[in-house]
Amino acid sequence: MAQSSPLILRLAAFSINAANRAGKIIRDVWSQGELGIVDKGKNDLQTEADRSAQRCIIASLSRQFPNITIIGEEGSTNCEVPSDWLVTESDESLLQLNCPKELLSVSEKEVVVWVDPLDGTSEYTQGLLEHVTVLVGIAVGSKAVGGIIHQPYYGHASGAESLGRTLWGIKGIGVGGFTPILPPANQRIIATTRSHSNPLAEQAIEALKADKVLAVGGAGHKVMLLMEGKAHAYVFARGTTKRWDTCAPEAVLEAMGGRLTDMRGGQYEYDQNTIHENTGGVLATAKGEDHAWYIQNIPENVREALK
Ligand SMILES: Nc1ncnc2c1ncn2[C@@H]1O[C@H](COP(=O)(O)O)[C@@H](O)[C@H]1OP(=O)(O)O
Ligand SMILES: [Mg+2]
Ligand SMILES: [Mg+2]
Ligand SMILES: [Mg+2]
Repeated sequence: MAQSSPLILRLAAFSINAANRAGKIIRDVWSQGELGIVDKGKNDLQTEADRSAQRCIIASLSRQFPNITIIGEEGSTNCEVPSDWLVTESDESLLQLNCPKELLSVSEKEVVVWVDPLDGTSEYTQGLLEHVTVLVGIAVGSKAVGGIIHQPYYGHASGAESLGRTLWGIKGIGVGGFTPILPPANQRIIATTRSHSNPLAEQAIEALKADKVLAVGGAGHKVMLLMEGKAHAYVFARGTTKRWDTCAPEAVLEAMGGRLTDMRGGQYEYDQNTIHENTGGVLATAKGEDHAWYIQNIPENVREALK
């Protein structure tokens, strides 16, 4: 790895390969057919794929970057992993990018990496494989600055021979791995949960009078819909996502001009001492300038409930 590249670029370049490796583990667990499902709470599933993908990512990242803080959804994990899960190479194409001045001299101690090894677990267990993503979010101080979103089953529905793709974004640099498309003007398409709704979350969606509501799984997947012009906003008026669900999606979306905040427009903090729950819900827009409209049109009782 080019040691001369700034840490943020080396970390993003390495995380792309780590997320790709985790995606292969997710496909392998699925095709072997033993999902090993555990319910961690209420409708809060974990499978062997979540556990193994997290071990792969954390073991690989912590060997390469021993002084960064890594927080993964599936708790502290045993870092002894099969040798073929250990990633050692990076996606070299990122190392040549121009790093913005404010990120040039970031040190490992300032970095927190938020890992969601498998986002969309509920959908994964039901075979809705295109809703699944692997999320690696990079925070400096309290800000989400970089994100990797790997979609292990991209191409599955169209019968593609080789599955998977990896999207990345770094604030101040831009995005890669896909072609950003703005959603159609004069329409309002809203993406929301398909497996974790409640009456308040439904009330928020109804109040926004969408032309179309897409109820799909995964925070990573919904933000991808915004980035590819398939939805204008992602609205989830419930405090049950966590920082690892939003760190990578926020960074990638904002690197291309979108926004992701709580339902009142407040930015989440991603430093190592922050709480994990996104208690204020999730509001993301493909065009950041639309954000204020959504905040204004979300009923006051919904915004109050999510303080
Ligand atoms: N009530 C909940 N319990 C557990 N996880 C949740 C809950 N609500 C949201 N999440 C997490 O946020 C993601 C986005 O929510 P949704 O898919 O409902 O829109 C889910 O895929 C899940 O992440 P994960 O699958 O990584 O556990
Ligand atoms: Mg989970
Ligand atoms: Mg998740
Ligand atoms: Mg997860």
